[in-house]
Amino acid sequence: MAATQLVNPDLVKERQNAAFSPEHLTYFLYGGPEKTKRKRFLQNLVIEGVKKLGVKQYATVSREEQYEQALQKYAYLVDTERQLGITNSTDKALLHEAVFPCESFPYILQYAAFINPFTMLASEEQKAKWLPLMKNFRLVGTYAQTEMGHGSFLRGLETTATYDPSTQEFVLHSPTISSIKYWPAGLGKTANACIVMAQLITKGHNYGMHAFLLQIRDLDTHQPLSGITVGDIGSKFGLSANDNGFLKMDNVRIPRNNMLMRHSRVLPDGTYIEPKNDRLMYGGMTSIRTDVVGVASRRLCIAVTIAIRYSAVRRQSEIEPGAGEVQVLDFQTQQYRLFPQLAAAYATTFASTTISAFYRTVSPHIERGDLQELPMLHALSAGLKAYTSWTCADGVEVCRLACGGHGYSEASGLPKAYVDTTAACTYEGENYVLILQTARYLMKCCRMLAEGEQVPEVMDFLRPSTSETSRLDARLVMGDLIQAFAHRAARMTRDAAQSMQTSIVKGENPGQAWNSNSVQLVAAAKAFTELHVVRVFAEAVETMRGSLRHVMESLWRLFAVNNIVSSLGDFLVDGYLSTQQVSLLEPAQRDLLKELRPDAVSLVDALDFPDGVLDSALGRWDGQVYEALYDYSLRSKLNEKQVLDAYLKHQRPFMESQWKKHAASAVTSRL
Ligand SMILES: CCCCCCCCCCCCCCCCCCCCCC(=O)SCCNC(=O)CCNC(=O)[C@H](O)C(C)(C)COP(=O)(O)OP(=O)(O)OC[C@H]1O[C@@H](n2cnc3c(N)ncnc32)[C@H](O)[C@@H]1OP(=O)(O)O
Ligand SMILES: Cc1cc2nc3c(=O)[nH]c(=O)nc-3n(C[C@H](O)[C@H](O)[C@H](O)COP(=O)(O)OP(=O)(O)OC[C@H]3O[C@@H](n4cnc5c(N)ncnc54)[C@H](O)[C@@H]3O)c2cc1C
Repeated sequence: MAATQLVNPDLVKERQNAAFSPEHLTYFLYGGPEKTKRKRFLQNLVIEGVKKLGVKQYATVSREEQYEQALQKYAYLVDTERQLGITNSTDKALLHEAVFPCESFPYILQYAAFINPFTMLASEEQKAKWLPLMKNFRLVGTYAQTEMGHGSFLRGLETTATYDPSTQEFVLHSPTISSIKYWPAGLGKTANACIVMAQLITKGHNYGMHAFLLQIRDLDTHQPLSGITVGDIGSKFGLSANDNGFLKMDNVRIPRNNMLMRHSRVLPDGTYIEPKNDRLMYGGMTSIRTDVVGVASRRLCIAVTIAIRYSAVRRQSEIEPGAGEVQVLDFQTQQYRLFPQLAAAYATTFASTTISAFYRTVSPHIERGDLQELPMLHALSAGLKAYTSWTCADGVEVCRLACGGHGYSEASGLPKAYVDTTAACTYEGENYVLILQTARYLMKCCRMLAEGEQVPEVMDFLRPSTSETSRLDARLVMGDLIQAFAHRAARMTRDAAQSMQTSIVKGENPGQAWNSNSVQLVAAAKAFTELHVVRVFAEAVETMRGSLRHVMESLWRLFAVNNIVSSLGDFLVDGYLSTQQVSLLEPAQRDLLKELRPDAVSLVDALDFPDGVLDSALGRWDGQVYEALYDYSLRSKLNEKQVLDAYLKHQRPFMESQWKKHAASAVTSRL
């Protein structure tokens, strides 16, 4: 930040009072001083670059303008990446974040869900032929899986790809209105190709969902090709700059070789060759789910930065009558709302780092055909995607409400962050549907343990424990807190397995038993995922030292205690925690709020978001919030003219009709 920048004195004081060095925490988060320096260089470079493009602030323009600006900004981004020779995914993610702060953009799936699943599902020859076209944007694509009638239940997809051996082509067809592809990002106006997921039919047999590469628009005129009806689905709750689209295929013929044939194949005569494992078809979704953990967590980090900085600047009301107005961050209720979000922001950040690392470790094994770790990766990525998007969407909304009236203004940046984060609860697998996949894995592990089989190390918590009561005391030892989460997850998983068994004994079939116990199964899977998050956060903290370790341990404790307090029943029901132990928790929570108060601003500063990424009048580093808010309002489109045409067209005639009707006082232009 510029040393000469005029900074709000309350923020100056907050920064002087911190007990730790936020810079050290920033280094920890971004991989050291050099990488932090690079992060800052890259983000500041493109923030300045975007300013020069002359684009207007997101919140002040229409949907059509947002779309157009997003195309303009993306072209600039790719140009910059090429000029700088950037190829690694961290640098790319940082640049994206700075150019599209909490904003979607039409090409969002080009890599995440076009090139990546293509790479996983295509044969070597197919990759050689098409990847260069994709990487050079000759083909702009998306992932067209969801249909109007089916999103979660993929076996229910209706789009067909029927093989015609006489021409060696597949015929892609949308047989019903409910089979129209609906929602794919960038499909409406931007993509000229897509991966279509369709039921593969050959020799009269349906082999289930498979992936096909389909060109939908002419590569030069961009007009839809024959048999293709395609368009934008219309305005949504958010993600306005994205043209989520619909696609209807009317007996569209594509060459046999457009079926992605790495795992399964159709020979020229129509013979079907099976994949080693039909779950490999779902690989693309697993990859995005791990990314979504990161996306959601970054949104909460942004929201909490905005809300805590603003709460340090905002003065309202007195605590002691006559002693002057206080920073709203001094109210215990404000700390009680915001500090758990701060803790969750860090917890989900570490969860994101570890699931990405796990994905990177496991995917080469899967590539080689070793599928041993696939079930664990699926269970963990599905659970974390659900847990993190829920936690972060709820957390962003808490931050928004904690900013009072100004949190309701788009100028705060918080509505934009919220609509973006809550979308992640639905896309890439509706959260309940996904967390039930985690539960399915838990049930499987219970069965394996009962049969004396080995389970992965992370599932060891399911082994019967010797201790049925907790050792937790006023010191809140980390190990005791973690043990409480482990005990809860194990108990809830075993209870859910037992309930399933009881349902089956009562005569329910496995599907009915699953449904009758699904609320319990979801709770168990959430408990397991929370245990995982608590653990990875603790592991990160344990590598820290000195004052940083001290403050981060307190933040970790707040995360742990807050989560226990908010689902106390889970810990009390079998007597694992005694009422005496529970009585320690709420006072401890209040003490932690007090302890963290002096470090709160520095803890959000350490997240190191430049103002360009926060895009918020309230969260600015310099705390000059009122100037920024006023400036934002002056730029409102409604203020472009003093008297709007709408006044002459509707307001004045309406007012005249009213005063004439009631034969009111003489017409006057001034009171
Ligand atoms: C410093 C850094 C700073 C920056 C950091 C920032 C970093 C990031 C920056 C990067 C930017 C990126 C931006 C991204 C933005 C995204 C945009 C939006 C994209 C939205 C795209 C979409 O929205 S796209 C559509 C997604 N639509 C679904 O998601 C459907 C859900 N629905 C199903 O997914 C199936 O329908 C469902 C339920 C499994 C049942 O499927 P089913 O009926 O076949 O399955 P069953 O339940 O019977 O299960 C049968 C057996 O399959 C097993 N299994 C199932 N799935 C498996 C799997 N994936 N892998 C392995 N195994 C799997 C299961 O575990 C069973 O195994 P077993 O039998 O052994 O128990
Ligand atoms: C912003 C956004 C972007 C998207 N982008 C894409 C994209 O690029 N490509 C693409 O193909 N799709 C995309 N989608 C679609 C998205 O993947 C689906 O909406 C999502 O998978 C949920 O499916 P659904 O809409 O059919 O919900 P439904 O399955 O109809 O869900 C409705 C309700 O039923 C419940 N339910 C359904 N099945 C079960 C079950 N088995 N057990 C318990 N409860 C169940 C759900 O929990 C939910 O509460 C996008 C969606 C959004 C909102």
